[in-house]
Formats: sequence, C-alpha cells, structure tokens
Amino acid sequence: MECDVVVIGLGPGGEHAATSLAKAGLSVVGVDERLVGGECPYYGCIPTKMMIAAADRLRTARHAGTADVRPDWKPVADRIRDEATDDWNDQVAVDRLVAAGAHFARGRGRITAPRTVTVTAPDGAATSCTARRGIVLNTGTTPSAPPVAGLADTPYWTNRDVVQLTELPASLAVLGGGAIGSEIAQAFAAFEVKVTVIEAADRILAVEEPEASAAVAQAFAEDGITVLTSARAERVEHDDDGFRVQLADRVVTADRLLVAAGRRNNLTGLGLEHVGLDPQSRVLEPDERMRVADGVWAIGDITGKGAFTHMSMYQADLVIRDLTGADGPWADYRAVGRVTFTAPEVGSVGLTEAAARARGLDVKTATGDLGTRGWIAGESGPIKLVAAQGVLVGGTVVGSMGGEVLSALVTAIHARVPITTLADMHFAYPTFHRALQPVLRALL
Ligand SMILES: Cc1cc2nc3c(=O)[nH]c(=O)nc-3n(C[C@H](O)[C@H](O)[C@H](O)COP(=O)(O)OP(=O)(O)OC[C@H]3O[C@@H](n4cnc5c(N)ncnc54)[C@H](O)[C@@H]3O)c2cc1C
Ligand SMILES: NC(=O)c1ccc[n+]([C@@H]2O[C@H](COP(=O)([O-])OP(=O)(O)OC[C@H]3O[C@@H](n4cnc5c(N)ncnc54)[C@H](O)[C@@H]3O)[C@@H](O)[C@H]2O)c1
Repeated sequence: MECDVVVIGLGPGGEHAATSLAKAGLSVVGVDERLVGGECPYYGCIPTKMMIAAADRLRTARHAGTADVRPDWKPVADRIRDEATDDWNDQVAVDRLVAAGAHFARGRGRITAPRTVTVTAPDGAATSCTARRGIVLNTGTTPSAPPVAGLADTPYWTNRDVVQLTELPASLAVLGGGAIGSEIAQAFAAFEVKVTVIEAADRILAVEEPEASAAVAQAFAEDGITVLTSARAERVEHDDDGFRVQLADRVVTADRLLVAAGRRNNLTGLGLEHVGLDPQSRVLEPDERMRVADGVWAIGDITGKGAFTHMSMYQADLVIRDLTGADGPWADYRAVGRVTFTAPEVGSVGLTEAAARARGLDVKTATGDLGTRGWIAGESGPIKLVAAQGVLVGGTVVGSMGGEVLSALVTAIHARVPITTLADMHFAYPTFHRALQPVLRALL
C-alpha cells in the first residue's frame, strides 16, 4: 500500500493530525492497536474528570449541610461507560476518521524501513505501507509499575482498571501522589472509600510549587485521606484479606491497590533504528516542527514536553502546518498551562520558582491568596507568581477556580506582557482573578 502519511498511534494528537491531514487532501493511514482517541477519552482525562465532577457534587452537598448525602457510584460508572467511553468502543471515532478521508488500520505499527510502516493486525496478518511524505508517531504511554518486590504478582489496579469499576472498594492504597494518584484518591474519598496515599517524594504533587502541595495536602487531611510522604513501598503482598504494602516503618493494608507511580513511553519495538534513532530511547526530542528524523515526526507524551492532551493537540497542529506547507508559528513551550483537578484545583503555567532558578534566571516571586472572593466563598488557596526581567515566567493559582483563573497568566506569559502593564489592568470586583492584582503589584 502507498500513501502520503502514516500516523502510528491515534491518541488525541494523532487522531487530530490524521483527520486534518486527510481533510487537507493528503492520503493518510491511521494505525492504532487499541482505541482511536488514546488514553484521554477511554482511561484518562474524561472518565476521571467525570468521577471528580460527581465527587465535587457530593462535597458541595455535604458542605451545604444537606441531610442524608449518600454516595452512589452506579450513576458515575454508568456515565463513564455510556457517555464517555461508549463501553470502551471506538467505532464512532473510527467512523469520524474514515469520514474525513483517512484509511484506518487496527493493529500494531512498526517502522521497518525509512518511510515504511508494517502493521500487524490482531489476527497476525502483516501489511506494509510506504509513506511518501513520512511517518507521524503518537504512541503515548503505558502505566508503569515500580520495581517493588512482590508487586508484579498481585492484582493491582492502574488507571485503566479504576475507570471501569462498577463498585468501589471499602479501602484503597494509592502508590504515587502525582496527578493521577491525587485526583483519583480524592474522588474516591468523596465516595467514602478509606484512602491512603503512599508517595516517595517529600510531598504530593511534587512537580508543583511547594505552596500548592501544602494546600492540597491540607484538603486531603480534611477529607480523611491518609498521606504518607517520603514513603517507599518495599514489598507488596496480596491474599484474600486484600493488600499489604510494606514501607520502611509501617505496613499499609487496603482492599485494593492503585499504582499511579508514573508512565512508560511506548517506544519499545517501534523500529526507531530504521530511521537512525536509538531504539532504546525513552523519549524523542523533536525540533520546533516536531521532526525527530528525516521523514519522521513525534507528538504527545513521547516528546517529554508535558503529558497533557492539550500538548498532544498543540504538537499535532505543528505537524499539520509542516506537512501542509504553512509558515509556522512553530513550537514554543514557555506558557504551557496544566491543571490538576483536585479540590482545590492547582492551575499552573510555565516555570515553578525552583525550575526558574535552576535555569539561572534572575527570579523574583510574590505570593498571595484568593482575596475577597476567596473570603466570601469560604475558600483559601495560595497564588504564586514567578517573574524574571519584568515579565512573568510562571504562575500557580490554587482554588476551586484555579484552572480558570490560570488563563490570564497563560495569556500574560504567552504574549510576554510586561508586569507593569498587567498590574494596572482592570480586575472586576470581587472575582477570583482580581486576587492576581496585589500579587502582580508586589512584583513591581
Ligand atoms: C488517569 C489519567 C488522567 C489524565 N488526565 C488528564 C487531564 O485531565 N488533562 C490532560 O491534559 N491530560 C490528562 N492526562 C494525560 C493524557 O491522557 C495524555 O497526555 C493524552 O492522552 C495524550 O497522549 P498521547 O497523545 O501521547 O497518546 P495516548 O493518548 O497515550 O495514545 C496513544 C495511542 O497510541 C496507540 N499505540 C501505541 N503504540 C502503538 C503502536 N506501536 N501501533 C499502533 N498503535 C499504538 C495506543 O493504543 C493509543 O491509542 C491523563 C492521563 C491519565 C492516565
Ligand atoms: N489533570 C491533568 O492534567 C493530569 C491528570 C493526570 C495525569 N496527567 C498526566 O499524566 C502524567 C502521569 O501521571 P502520574 O501521576 O502517573 O505520574 P507522575 O510522574 O506525575 O507522578 C507519579 C508519582 O509517583 C511517585 N512514585 C514513583 N515511584 C514510587 C514508589 N515506588 N513509591 C511511591 N511513590 C512513587 C513519584 O514520586 C510521583 O510523585 C502526569 O505527569 C501528567 O502529565 C495529567
């Protein structure tokens, strides 16, 4: 078979690239061995945010003192199955891709020569495809389990199991207090699951500002979640009574164990050596047009620029531009926003203070809180801004609207708006975003 472009892996960015390039008139073959759309719609963002939306409602009802708040997981499980994942069936996505003019091949794609991909279908049949223009890689990640004694022999869960639950356990141990572990831990706790988070670093959400970690840890304590930090699992056992996680100084017991300790990029066995790349690569470093080798582009989590759906989509846009002869703009990662959907949310953009200092920038920081609106709403949460040479380079807003207030900071960093200009803007009273003003003025 011959075509212009083969896209291996149809995560959010791969699907977007394949669809858009086909619509632009290129002949495109999209390859996926699992579900078209990737981790986000079936096992990641969407089902977990549905859990969190339900947990938020429970929390609101409890805070309002509503009598008789009884959590019921069934509507959540039904909604994830019916509305988010179509019972983990991607036919709608496949039809959309084909309607755009692309050819879809279900199977495992592997580069077997420059501009050549071999697809092995689930029945073992292999088909080769020559891509005249090139190959786009969007193979994403797989949950990785740390090398803890005994763990591999136990029926531990990953995010892919948790989103398919029809019933919740009475207790859950969560190995890893990053974004996945923290979001799921808190959603389950709202449904009265007894949750223990075991985190190897000295704080949960360790990639965020310490002030954000502290605020979320405080909320977890109020939710009855046990958080163990600087805690490494040494051995895991499972029997009819559930899981036993041995730490240096104690044993954590729980009915179930969720492993959320990081992800592994799907680069093994991809045939990278056929295009001059190291087959042992753990990450692919793209140029500003997402090219990683002659006739090969990489997008999404495998590029290590931030494991987010919006990053995968952003990078897909760059590939689409490159392959359709557009003249940029090309990659710019200064203003990457991210939101961890805990309660409170952690919205952050750009560099943390530590990351900015590690880059040798002449850093100035200022902190504040959610101001009048926070006081009215009965919410507290830190705001922290990081500046260098008169412009913002990073910012964090923690609060129920943290991810929304963030957009002002993303705009400021993206457009390099001087802090003198930002500090003199109109900020409506009493909004959450108005709380940015005193923090900006403290940077002048
Ligand atoms: C629980 C969870 C919650 C998340 N929440 C958020 C969130 O709220 N916001 C956010 O922005 N991000 C979130 N993420 C991250 C987000 O899901 C990913 O960043 C996003 O899916 C982009 O990934 P990707 O494009 O690299 O590919 P993926 O989505 O990982 O898809 C890769 C695809 O490639 C296919 N594939 C792999 N190898 C091959 C091969 N050799 N041949 C054929 N097909 C192959 C796979 O089957 C898969 O369909 C979350 C992730 C998880 C796990
Ligand atoms: N809201 C969002 O945007 C969102 C939500 C979920 C996931 N994601 C993306 O998915 C990526 C992966 O998420 P993740 O939470 O799996 O990974 P992560 O790397 O963010 O967090 C993993 C955590 O596990 C800890 N850990 C590792 N080994 C351990 C061990 N043996 N014992 C105890 N703790 C251990 C690490 O210290 C780390 O804090 C994130 O980086 C993020 O980009 C995004």
